[in-house]
Amino acid sequence: MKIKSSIEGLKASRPVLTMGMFDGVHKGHVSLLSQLVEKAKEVNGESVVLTFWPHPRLVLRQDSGQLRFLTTLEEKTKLISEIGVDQLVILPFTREFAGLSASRFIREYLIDKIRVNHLLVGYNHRFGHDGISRDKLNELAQNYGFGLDFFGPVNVLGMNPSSTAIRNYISDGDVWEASRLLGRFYGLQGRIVSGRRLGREIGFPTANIEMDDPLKLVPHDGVYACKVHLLGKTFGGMINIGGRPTIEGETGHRSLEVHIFYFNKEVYSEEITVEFIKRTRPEIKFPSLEALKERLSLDEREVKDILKKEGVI
Ligand SMILES: Cc1cc2nc3c(=O)[nH]c(=O)nc-3n(C[C@H](O)[C@H](O)[C@H](O)COP(=O)(O)O)c2cc1C
Ligand SMILES: Nc1ncnc2c1ncn2[C@@H]1O[C@H](COP(=O)(O)OP(=O)(O)O)[C@@H](O)[C@H]1O
Repeated sequence: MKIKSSIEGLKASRPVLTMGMFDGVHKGHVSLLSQLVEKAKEVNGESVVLTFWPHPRLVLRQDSGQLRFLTTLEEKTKLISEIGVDQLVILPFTREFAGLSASRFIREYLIDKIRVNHLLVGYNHRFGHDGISRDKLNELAQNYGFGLDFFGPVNVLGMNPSSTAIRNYISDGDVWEASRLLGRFYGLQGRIVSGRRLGREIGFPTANIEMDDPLKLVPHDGVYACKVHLLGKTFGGMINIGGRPTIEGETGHRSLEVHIFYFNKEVYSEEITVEFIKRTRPEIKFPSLEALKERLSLDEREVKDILKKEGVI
């Protein structure tokens, strides 16, 4: 897949185009993008995805610093490429760009620069400063002579996958339900940093994770069964997200730490990826380290059962 950050000099033969933020690249996105790839084959053209960065809601300050995302730009790019899209254009989203009307955007970008052959629009996709109605889009397509299709909504297990619905599930800790709409487990990347070195003492060493992208959504506090990718291999693990009240009292900052099963190596500063499978319990303030240790042994049994069922260990 070719990746560009501008439409200047974009060369695509008979471009079949769609646009959007595609946060999460969930099952709905995947079926839209697969249809794009099919359509491009049909007309012997190239599939082109137009996306924007940073997220419009950040640029337009429509949130209070709380907005988090399901995918980093890197993850999004990889997922879109795996579907077989020919070209990805990541346009810098600016306030000036946001001020463009839909019809000017179509004329200046899609027609003059990209020379779009066919446009595929998600059923609820809004674009342009003023938004645009289906009728108006149909009219512009006829005037300029490009093909136009509307896509979706798709139905996944009786639900309509949306980035917002998936973000809500993850924020609530329901990573299992989120994964059904995503079509894969929700993952986070980071680097292993050192902690208080208490883990080893209680028989459960943990890799403390410092996230690579601070804008990535972190699941609700609690304990989760997870899959771990480290040193080029895959492991099972149990991860805790929270302030570790047993040790830190009420003031602990939120940390992510994973105990990896059947693993015993010094791995400080290594890159690690964690995929969340299922939340097993909330974080608890135990009366002593001994009580925490006992609970961790129970957690280990419960989490290993889940990982066996999922074929991870
Ligand atoms: C699976 C798992 C569950 C945990 N659950 C809790 C918990 O419920 N409450 C708590 O205070 N700390 C919990 N912890 C965090 C431990 O307090 C922490 O791993 C231990 O203190 C080691 O810290 P260190 O990495 O800084 O040495 C949990 C850790 C893991 C790996
Ligand atoms: N099974 C394991 N799971 C996680 N980390 C492990 C494991 N075995 C060894 N380690 C190593 O031990 C370190 C964690 O030990 P711990 O006592 O919890 O110290 P820290 O407080 O620095 O995290 C990890 O960063 C990693 O290098």
